[in-house]
Amino acid sequence: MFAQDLVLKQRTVILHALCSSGSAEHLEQVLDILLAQGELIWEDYQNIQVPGRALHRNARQLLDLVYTKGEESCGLFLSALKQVLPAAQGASLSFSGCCPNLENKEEAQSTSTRTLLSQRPDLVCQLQGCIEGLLETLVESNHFTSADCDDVRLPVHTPTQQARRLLDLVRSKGESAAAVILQYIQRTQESQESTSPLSQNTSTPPKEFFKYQKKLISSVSAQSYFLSTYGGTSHMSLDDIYTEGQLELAHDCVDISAPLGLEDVVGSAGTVNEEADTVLVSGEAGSGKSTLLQRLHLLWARGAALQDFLLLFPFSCRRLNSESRDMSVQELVFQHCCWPDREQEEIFQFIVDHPHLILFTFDGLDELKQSFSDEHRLCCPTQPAPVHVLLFNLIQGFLMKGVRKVVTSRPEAVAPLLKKHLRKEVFLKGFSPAGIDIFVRKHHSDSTVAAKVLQSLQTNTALLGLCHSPVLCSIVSQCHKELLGCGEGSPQTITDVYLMILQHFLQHQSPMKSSVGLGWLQEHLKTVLRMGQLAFEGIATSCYVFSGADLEICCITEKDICTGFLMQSKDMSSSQSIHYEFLHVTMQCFFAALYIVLSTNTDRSAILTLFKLQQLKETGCFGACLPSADQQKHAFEEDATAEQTPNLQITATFVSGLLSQRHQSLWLHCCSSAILEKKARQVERCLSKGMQKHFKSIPQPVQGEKKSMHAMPGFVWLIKCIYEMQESRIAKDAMSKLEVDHLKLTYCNIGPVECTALAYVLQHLRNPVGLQLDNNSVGDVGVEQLLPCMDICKSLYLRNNNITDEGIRKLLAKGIQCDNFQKIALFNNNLTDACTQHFSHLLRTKQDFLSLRLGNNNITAEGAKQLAEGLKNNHSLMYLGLWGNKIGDAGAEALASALENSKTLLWLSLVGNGVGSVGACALARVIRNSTSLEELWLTENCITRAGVESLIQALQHNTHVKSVWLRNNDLSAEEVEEMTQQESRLIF
Ligand SMILES: Nc1ncnc2c1ncn2[C@@H]1O[C@H](COP(=O)(O)OP(=O)(O)OP(=O)(O)O)[C@@H](O)[C@H]1O
Repeated sequence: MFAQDLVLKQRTVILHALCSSGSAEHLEQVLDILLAQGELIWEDYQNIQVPGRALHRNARQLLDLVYTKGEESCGLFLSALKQVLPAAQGASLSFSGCCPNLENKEEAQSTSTRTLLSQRPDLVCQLQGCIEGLLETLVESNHFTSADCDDVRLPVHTPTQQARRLLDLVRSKGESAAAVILQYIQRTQESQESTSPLSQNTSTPPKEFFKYQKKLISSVSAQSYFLSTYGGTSHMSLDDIYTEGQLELAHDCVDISAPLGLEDVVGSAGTVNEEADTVLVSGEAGSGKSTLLQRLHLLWARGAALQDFLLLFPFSCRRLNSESRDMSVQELVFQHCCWPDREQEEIFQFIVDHPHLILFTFDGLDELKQSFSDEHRLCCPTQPAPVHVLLFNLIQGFLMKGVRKVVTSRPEAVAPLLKKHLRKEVFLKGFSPAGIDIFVRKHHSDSTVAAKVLQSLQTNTALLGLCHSPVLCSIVSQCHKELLGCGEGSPQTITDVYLMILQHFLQHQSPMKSSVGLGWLQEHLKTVLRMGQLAFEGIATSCYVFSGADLEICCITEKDICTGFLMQSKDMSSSQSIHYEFLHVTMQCFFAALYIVLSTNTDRSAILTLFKLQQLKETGCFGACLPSADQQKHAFEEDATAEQTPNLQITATFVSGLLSQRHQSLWLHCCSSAILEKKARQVERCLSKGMQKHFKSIPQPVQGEKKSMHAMPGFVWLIKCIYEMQESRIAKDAMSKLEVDHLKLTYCNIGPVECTALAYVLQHLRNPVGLQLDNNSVGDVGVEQLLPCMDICKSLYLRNNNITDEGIRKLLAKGIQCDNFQKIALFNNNLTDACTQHFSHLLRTKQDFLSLRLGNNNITAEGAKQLAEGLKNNHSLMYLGLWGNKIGDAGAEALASALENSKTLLWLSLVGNGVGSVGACALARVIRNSTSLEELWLTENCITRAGVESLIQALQHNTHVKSVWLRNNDLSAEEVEEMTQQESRLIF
């Protein structure tokens, strides 16, 4: 067929391919190429790219234009389209054979303006990293005004759009402006070459090295350009949608106060073992680990990050699973990442000789079928071994010592054995509240829609909590129509969100006959069951990549694939046949759960074994396992290792949610309600038994101590399952038997979602508890989620949880009304003076409040004065901790005035507050007058002799005080000696 005919006949398909992602990037790239070839002239371009006009209309304008220009134009257009679209999409357009050679039609002219045009596609890529520098240069050379710069920098522009806008403006400024750009780029390239890691290198790389590097860069760049899991059938460029996630170092690091950036993942911050080469990025399902790696890959390929590494080799553990042959590291690198066309031996030797210039990334260690072990040692990079043995030896540094490796994994799946080989560990904690905002705005080019979505999230904080998980945030954004249309019944649980996307995709399949009410599921039941079977069998055997044969076994049809839940696997080696994966592994878990709930093929024990497996995990044994058919059962027995258990847990959570009473009406015509009832009761029993088991494991308290329970990892999961069921009867039943005084959930990855579930369940406790949530990621949204269980909290420990003044405002507004609430500890959060008025109000209002600890925040003298106002009228507080703030002498003065007549205060800590001798003299009044104080902590406060002397004098009038801590103040050794003699209660 001729190209012109094709453009006409496939018009709809082409339009869909260009516009379905909602991003203008594809269209703009095609325009770049046609401009560079001289096929479009500047006026054509301006007629097509009309600012503010809908993307579809711009695309139609282009199609009309190339069609009227004729056969050659259409050929060039189709060829450009093929270059721009991802391989799979390009192939589906089937227009091979009608694309002419891509040669510039116009005679090359040597003017700079012409060069800018002919190299436009490359320049758009190159300029992204240096827009700011270029703008400065153009302003300095008087080619650009500040208004021009603002125009380029407009926040609505993506980085590629900024580059294009800059090129467009330069064109309008004439030849000398274009020359400035070209000189700038040349200078940048020269300076990059001179600072390149290679220039500091000893041996020269083989001749073919740079060709190989170029090939690798282009392949990594192509692989990472699109976020292909996005929206199933459509693609979105990573540039358009990437939003920074929250990164935290696993080990507290004193030199890092600013938030971690992407490059810090590989950088030196937080290094705990200089000798180790492996960095672990851990994060929950859907927290964005793969996307983070993808971003790093893209930035490296573009020359915008990690430029100390000459070669970057990305590996996916999911794909390594399918490698059954033994192979050497050399084969692994070349066959799985990029094949050198010549001089393979020399290139590999260069890699081996220069390990510090090489970076390996391994995504999804949790998906590898084998658990980490250090049994088989291997040192030779050319010696063949099973792939997992290579991987474990690479991680430990026995193989390719010095090559930096970044590995991602779910936290539950990280074997303790592996931890000792880590250079450092970084946690990826999903989106911050600001991140959610940015993501939603990036997702919706229409700002009114974005605003509506964000507003609806503000009115449903449970859903807002879920959106901290990027995968859920992306689903919620994608289903905005369903979300905005569902009024009261808006989603509360993870299952609700996945049901929303199920409905969204299925109804988009047949929009015309879209069933009203609940019939949509019944209409697509067969598809759901077929996909469910594939998912279920995959989860049972840790299989996440499916061949055409796997699909056939489950009778999956073309139409099923078109629903958008399955996508073609990205694969570096093009020789393999097409494989499929679910959009995201959590989606596979959801389909597996649908299958367990709806299929009549799973036997009665499927649910029991799914839940029992979790309990086996708790006790550390993985024996008998899951589903109905013998073959599946066998698979589970073989493969139910700790690494795959997180996905079984997620599946079980979905099963709980799907069997909740609220969703029973959905299944009405799909399944017998008696069977569903039975399954729901089974889940209930499993959850109840699981809880009992936990409670039984609580040791009896030693005499005089409170009964305390430290939650085991499965506790949070059980609570989340109960929350998914949304039946307070079940929550009540589970909690009625728990008798503890203190519930400890430190370092348990508790974020807003877990807080919602905790509060839902804990509010049913019979007796008040202390709730210790130190070192989690509760944040302000999590704090808000905890409010329903505040009535049952005697004390709340929230150390190191990213809480700000706003969270405190909401927490205390509720806390004041709660009779049981008496203690709070908030060290290491982001609190400032703005929160102290709320504490002041709490102290004034609650005359039974006992303990307030606000250490290591940003409270100054102003905040201390506010607190003092509350303390003046309080007659109950026993413990006040403000260490590591900045209250200074004025703050100490204010607190001393408020506390000097206290009859309850036992313990006061002002460590590290710069109170000085003036502050110490003021605090001496508290010692002199208080009838209750026992311990005063004034370590690290720049106190001199004068200050200590006034404390000594005050102590002469007080027999209650047991110790005054004065370490690390401004005193000489002789002074310390002398004063210890005078007063033995001073501790230096
Ligand atoms: N930084 C980000 N910016 C924009 N979207 C993101 C980001 N991170 C994740 N997403 C969205 O969330 C989805 C899931 O993310 P991703 O696959 O990276 O998570 P993961 O932590 O690797 O999950 P798993 O452990 O289950 O493999 C992505 O497909 C994307 O839609």
